[in-house]
Amino acid sequence: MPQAHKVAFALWVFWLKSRHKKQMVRLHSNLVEAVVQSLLKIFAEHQYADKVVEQTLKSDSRWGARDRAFVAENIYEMVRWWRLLWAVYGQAPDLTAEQLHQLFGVHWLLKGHTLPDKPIYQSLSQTDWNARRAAITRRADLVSIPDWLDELGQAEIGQTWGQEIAAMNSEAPVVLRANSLKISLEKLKQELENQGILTEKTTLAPDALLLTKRQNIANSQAYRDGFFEVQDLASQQVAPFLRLKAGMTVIDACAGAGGKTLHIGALMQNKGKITALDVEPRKLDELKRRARRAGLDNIHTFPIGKGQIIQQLRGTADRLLLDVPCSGLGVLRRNPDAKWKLSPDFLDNIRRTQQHIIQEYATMLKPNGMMVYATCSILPSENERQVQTFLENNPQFELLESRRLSPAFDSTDGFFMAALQRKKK
Ligand SMILES: C[S@@+](CC[C@H](N)C(=O)[O-])C[C@H]1O[C@@H](n2cnc3c(N)ncnc32)[C@H](O)[C@@H]1O
Repeated sequence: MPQAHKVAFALWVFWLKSRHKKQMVRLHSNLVEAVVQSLLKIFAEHQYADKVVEQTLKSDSRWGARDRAFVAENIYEMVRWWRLLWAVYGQAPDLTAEQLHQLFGVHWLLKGHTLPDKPIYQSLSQTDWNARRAAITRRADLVSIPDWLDELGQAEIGQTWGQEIAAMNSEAPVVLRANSLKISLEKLKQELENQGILTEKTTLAPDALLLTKRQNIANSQAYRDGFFEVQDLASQQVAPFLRLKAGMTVIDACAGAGGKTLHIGALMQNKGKITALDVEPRKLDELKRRARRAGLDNIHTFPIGKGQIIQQLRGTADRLLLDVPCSGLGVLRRNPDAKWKLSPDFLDNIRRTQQHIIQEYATMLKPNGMMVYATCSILPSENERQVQTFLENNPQFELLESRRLSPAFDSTDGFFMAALQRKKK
């Protein structure tokens, strides 16, 4: 069996075993209906899975924590294994509620549970679904991705693509970043423990804590106090890559809602000047709210609009972060629906945007300034090759260091970061 298939198979067996003890879980039809209706929104109406899950969980205030976990977990699992489930079921996807109830039945049986004796599930009882699952051999079915993506990944990444993409089907841990401006890692760990939230330290990032059990932390006092943010281990490596010093002038040019801006602010001890830019003003509004909670008051936000701001900021930054829009192929563990929404055309466009951003925005650096180009993708065409093209066109820059991270080899999200220095004149 090729390595990728072994990894995919091992993940599947682990997933089955970890759920084996729950064999007698009772199925509540209103919860299954919520899963099916959510899948329709995601696949028929092309809505984002995280938004659909959020809305669905808000839709019934009578649901307890276990009901909510059931709904969220099953939506994500069915989105993640969508292609494999249809392959086992033996049909092309059919987006009707009736077929999705059947598909849920197959999913439930494959998880090792039994189905209630209801007419809707009757036709499923005669088939050995595990045997049908074991007979599937094509990688794109096994790791549950579209054919075009499997071909592209193989062409770009080669030998390790199978392992990379298989590992994207595991569930990502929840990682917190202690806000060093307000609290030490030790104190945060203790504070969370006092609030019933257990965490573990990791050697992979100095401010990181891993949640030992999935639970709602956004309601915790520690979160409201701005003691931590949720941020993956890979993402936590980006701001330190900028080699920041307190007092510097920093531009975060694709700041979004500010995940990395807040980290930059904490590393600079709230000293110096941070300018956060983005093309979407509503994300910057969210950034401002988060900055207030985090205790940062040196962040100024500007929407990019037609780009005049880039001109105005020419030659002003000691450090520049370009956390560019990307395919998101590195974060499929968290956003499994992205693999069904991506297309070759979208990828072509996003690569053009990335090259535009790095070429145009690099002008904001001072001579001798340093920038980091980062993506949450594992594709060389969004990463190393973009940097290479930029360096060919801009001999006044040199590459200092680059790093790739992936779920398969680093147990983090898939990320790429490259540190580039603008040479002195
Ligand atoms: C990967 S996300 C950034 C995530 C953010 N840095 C964080 O850590 O939370 C990329 C961001 O780039 C923004 N973007 C898209 N096109 C852009 C452009 N031409 N210039 C600047 N930002 C852009 C998107 O709105 C999005 O917020």
